Amino acid sequence: MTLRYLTAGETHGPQLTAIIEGLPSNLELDFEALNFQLQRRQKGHGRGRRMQIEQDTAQIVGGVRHGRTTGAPVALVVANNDWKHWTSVMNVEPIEGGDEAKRRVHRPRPGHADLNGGIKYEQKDLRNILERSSARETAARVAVGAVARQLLADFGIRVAGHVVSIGGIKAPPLPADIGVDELIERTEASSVRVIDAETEQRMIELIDKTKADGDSIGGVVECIVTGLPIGLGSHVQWDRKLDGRIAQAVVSINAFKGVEIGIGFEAADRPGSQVHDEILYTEEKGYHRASNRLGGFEGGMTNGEPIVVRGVMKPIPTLYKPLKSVDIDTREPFTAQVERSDACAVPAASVVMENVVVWEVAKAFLEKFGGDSMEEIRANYDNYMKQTRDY
Ligand SMILES: Cc1cc2nc3c(=O)[nH]c(=O)nc-3n(C[C@H](O)[C@H](O)[C@H](O)COP(=O)(O)O)c2cc1C
Ligand SMILES: C=C(O[C@@H]1CC(C(=O)O)=C[C@@H](OP(=O)(O)O)[C@H]1O)C(=O)O
Repeated sequence: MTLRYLTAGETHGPQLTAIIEGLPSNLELDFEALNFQLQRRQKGHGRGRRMQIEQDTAQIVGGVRHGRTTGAPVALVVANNDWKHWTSVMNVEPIEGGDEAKRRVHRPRPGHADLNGGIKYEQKDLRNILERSSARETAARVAVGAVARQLLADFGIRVAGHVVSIGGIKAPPLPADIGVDELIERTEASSVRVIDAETEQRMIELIDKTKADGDSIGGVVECIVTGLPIGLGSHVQWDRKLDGRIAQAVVSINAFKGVEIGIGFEAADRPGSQVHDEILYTEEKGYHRASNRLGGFEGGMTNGEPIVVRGVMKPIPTLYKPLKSVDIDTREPFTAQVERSDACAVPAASVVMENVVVWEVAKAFLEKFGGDSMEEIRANYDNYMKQTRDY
């Protein structure tokens, strides 16, 4: 069974809902760890007032008994606290009043889904588009990823993320010997998810200035996955290449416009001798690499080195000093509608990226070691790890 999920729910509706299918039975879920991922996503300097209203927690409403999965689809919901302020606007029942009462949106924001969605779905209230295109949906994706993260943790696979740059301010490269635990601890203590205090201060100042100017900024985030076996994903078919699937998942995050694996675009400027990672063998480590410039992938398969993925997030589209737009009622030029908004959500987006990447890894992991229970997967995994050692 392929691991898959769907999400539903509007940003100002009652809740987000996710259904995960294909999880094995007997996966012990740590609910606190799951909610911790949701709380991480809410943090970060530069977010708007909405994050003070929400206190995201996931409620599991299917597929789990006494803390363990049963093999049935896992259903989870994340409630929207803000719903109480939007109940009449969002209700499925007709409401009294005109555009004002319905908070109808008719001046599409450049950079958001408003105009394309309105035309495509024949909606004259662009709220019917923005409610679902909002990155609120990423709370559901993080909850889903947090489940996948727990499955992988049982096999020693760990994930960490950090912010590489915001608005052109670049964090210094990570120390070569920094481990996943130290990276997690140090980024957790930072309001912009960098480990360097001076960079953090400069980023905070830039975010504050940008916000005061009614503008927004983006940045680059990086995610690292360690403890991987060789051979997740496959070279034999385009849609089985795990690096390709990860790229798709990253670019599917709201506002992400690009992805790099390993040294990424820099590979274009270097000779092959400074790109490919030499192969070594020792009794202790087995086959491994002298460097990890290719970010853990060759032939769409993991090579046992950490996966290193970067994603670029464009600036937030909703601007307090809005750009030019056209009113869909009159077709006259107007400035775009101003909705409450974040000025910078790059730190939060790094948490989203970790969780969507980990999901893709878990999916490939189950394709490789597939079984209906954790016990069956463990036996397949142990057998393959022996095969790898003996190779
Ligand atoms: C964590 C996060 C928070 C976001 N917050 C906002 C926001 O407050 N206002 C906004 O206009 N866009 C925000 N975005 C970006 C929009 O959701 C996104 O630009 C929009 O859905 C259009 O999709 P596209 O940019 O991928 O083309 C956020 C994105 C992320 C990942
Ligand atoms: C709700 C979240 O992010 C939202 C993403 C978002 C957008 O347009 O993408 C717009 C804002 O929504 P609102 O207008 O309700 O403040 C953000 O707060 C969240 O991350 O949980």
